[in-house]
Amino acid sequence: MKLLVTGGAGYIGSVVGAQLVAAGHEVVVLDNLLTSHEDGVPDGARFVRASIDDAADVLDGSFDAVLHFAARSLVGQSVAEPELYWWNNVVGTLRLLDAMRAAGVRRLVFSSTAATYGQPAVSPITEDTPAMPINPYGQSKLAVDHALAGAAGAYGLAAVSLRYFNVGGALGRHGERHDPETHLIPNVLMVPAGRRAAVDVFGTDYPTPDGTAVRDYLHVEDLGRAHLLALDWTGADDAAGQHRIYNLGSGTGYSVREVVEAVRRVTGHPVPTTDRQRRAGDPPVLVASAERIAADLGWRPRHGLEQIVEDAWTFLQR
Ligand SMILES: NC(=O)c1ccc[n+]([C@@H]2O[C@H](COP(=O)([O-])OP(=O)(O)OC[C@H]3O[C@@H](n4cnc5c(N)ncnc54)[C@H](O)[C@@H]3O)[C@@H](O)[C@H]2O)c1
Ligand SMILES: O=c1ccn([C@@H]2O[C@H](COP(=O)(O)OP(=O)(O)O[C@H]3O[C@H](CO)[C@H](O)[C@H](O)[C@H]3O)[C@@H](O)[C@H]2O)c(=O)[nH]1
Repeated sequence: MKLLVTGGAGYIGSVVGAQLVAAGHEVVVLDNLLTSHEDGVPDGARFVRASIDDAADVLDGSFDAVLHFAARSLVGQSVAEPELYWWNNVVGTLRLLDAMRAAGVRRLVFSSTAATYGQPAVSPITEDTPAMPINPYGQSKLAVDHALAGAAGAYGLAAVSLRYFNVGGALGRHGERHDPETHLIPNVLMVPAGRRAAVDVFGTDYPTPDGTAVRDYLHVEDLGRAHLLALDWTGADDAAGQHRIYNLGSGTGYSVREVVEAVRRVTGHPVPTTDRQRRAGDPPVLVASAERIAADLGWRPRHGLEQIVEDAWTFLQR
């Protein structure tokens, strides 16, 4: 297939882009390099440096589907500067959807997020758990999920929102290298890498066993496989006019302190920590039930936390 991959120079988009090229697809990356580097574009893909706001300049009827990763995705920034998230994630995506409709491209896989659920009272979280986001990042992604449901019903779009929990790990030369880096695993690894003396632990008074926040970590390679399955589904006979939502997670939660411990085990290096206040917009616990995608598409994660940390460590040392 000929595929438009928005955000394909970024962390997750570059991994999935590489998997799509390896699977034999023709990949065009659309990315404005807002939070990434041109050398992240996967080998074998064509690169167009532009915003999703201008997707209409790129998309034409020769494309079969779009995989939409491009977004701003920092919870703390979204609390401090919410309008950035409405303009980029919501308005930008509406422009992308307009361009798809004009070009007659009717298949979409979208990067949604666990942040759409907010602070749910239940764990693990299923797709039927009410989505009540507690920060503008999650709100912007939920708004797009609703827009996709509407476009599916109205225009025959076949769309999948994949609600990622916390993504980690690397695939070959593609991994996380944000500046500034806010994600836990790469930040902890900065200590054994000799780039920081200690890692901050944001919040030690959460209602969790060790007081630190619990998250469900998923290997980016497993995440990528889910995209290929979702993309296949959008081509099914009955997919046109449907919007599906699937959680992507492992079903297991780890606290911040447990992640730090995993980094100590994998690297064999001491990792001093500094206790800090909670970060604005962070819920205490987010753990996925990914039973729906297992039942519908046969997807199951293959890698655990140890492998995620190992692969992120290998990547950082490259
Ligand atoms: N990393 C995670 O744990 C996680 C979890 C849940 C959801 N997500 C979602 O997955 C997607 C990818 O996340 P990531 O971690 O790879 O982030 P990233 O910042 O590495 O990648 C995002 C990419 O989108 C590009 N981009 C942003 N705005 C753009 C625009 N207007 N036009 C064109 N390109 C634009 C950036 O330059 C970057 O290359 C995002 O939609 C994010 O919300 C990520
Ligand atoms: O240096 C750090 C970095 C993070 N944390 C803590 O570690 C946990 C995980 O934080 P991350 O920044 O790694 O991930 P988030 O859970 O904030 O967010 C990620 O997962 C969300 C869904 O679960 C969203 O989709 C979002 O895009 C993505 O960044 C949080 O409690 C955070 O406060 C620290 O203690 N120290």
